[in-house]
Amino acid sequence: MIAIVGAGKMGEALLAGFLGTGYTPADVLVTESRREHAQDLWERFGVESVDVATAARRADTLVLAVKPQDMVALLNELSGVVDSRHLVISVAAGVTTDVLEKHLGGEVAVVRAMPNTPALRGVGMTALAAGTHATAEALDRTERLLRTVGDVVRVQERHMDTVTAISGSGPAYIYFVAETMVEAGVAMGMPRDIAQHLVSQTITGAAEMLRESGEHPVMLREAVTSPGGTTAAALRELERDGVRAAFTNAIEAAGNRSRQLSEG
Ligand SMILES: NC(=O)C1=CN([C@@H]2O[C@H](COP(=O)(O)OP(=O)(O)OC[C@H]3O[C@@H](n4cnc5c(N)ncnc54)[C@H](OP(=O)(O)O)[C@@H]3O)[C@@H](O)[C@H]2O)C=CC1
Ligand SMILES: O=C(O)[C@@H]1CCC=N1
Repeated sequence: MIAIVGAGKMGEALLAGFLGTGYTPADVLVTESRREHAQDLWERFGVESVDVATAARRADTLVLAVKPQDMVALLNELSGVVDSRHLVISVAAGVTTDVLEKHLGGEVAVVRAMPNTPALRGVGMTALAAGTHATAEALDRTERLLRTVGDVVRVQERHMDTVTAISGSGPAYIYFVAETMVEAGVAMGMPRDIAQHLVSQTITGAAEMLRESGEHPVMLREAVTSPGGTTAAALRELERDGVRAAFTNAIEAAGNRSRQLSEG
């Protein structure tokens, strides 16, 4: 039995992903203290909401999806309730396995994971790093669980802040680009629904080519850029306006914020 502790945006994306890919509502519990949201989750997914102690009693796998700022309080609540029979998977940005282990106490198997919201559609990207008490079997179990909602890579924990900045936050950057493209189309006189269709299929197609070809993106970009053409005109503006530097700074800021969150 799996319990998702914290049924916010990410918790719910994982819940929907698990239920869409083989798990049944009987396999999953959520801890949701807001009555209305618990009722809503019951109506939409058929999953039961319980308190944290009940979740720990009934589930052997706990997926902690509360905000980093709420994590220590939750760990203290779980301390003494979870033990070496449990697998605790935290998806919180910045919260290290050291912090998770310290507050849980004992020899609990802990895995730090960084998924992203496309898990909702089974196309998520998750990176994993194991704590000191997580056996190879615990890590395999975590990987099997998260593979149901997308791709999984294992990384050294020192890379987790970078993972968070790239694939954890990444969907938001793509939506930002998508939003900009749609609104530019609208500003140029196109109906919004057609602009959105053009943009979403273009992003899907470009992503598919990037994934399938394994080529460096610069090669794929060059194939679009006809000499003296429209793409060259657009890219010149992006370079002139410092978009590359702004993007790099943005990703570094996300990584720095993740590191900052680990300081509490
Ligand atoms: N959103 C994303 O794309 C990603 C998020 N994450 C991580 O997932 C975590 C959640 O983020 P996100 O879903 O965006 O945030 P949300 O605020 O949407 O979700 C957090 C949820 O946890 C609930 N909660 C807080 N404390 C407890 C508790 N003690 N017991 C049970 N539930 C509790 C909150 O309830 P209430 O609102 O009532 O306080 C809320 O529903 C964060 O740690 C974030 O770093 C990781 C990868 C991607
Ligand atoms: O914005 C955040 O802090 C979380 C972590 C990665 C994506 N969302």
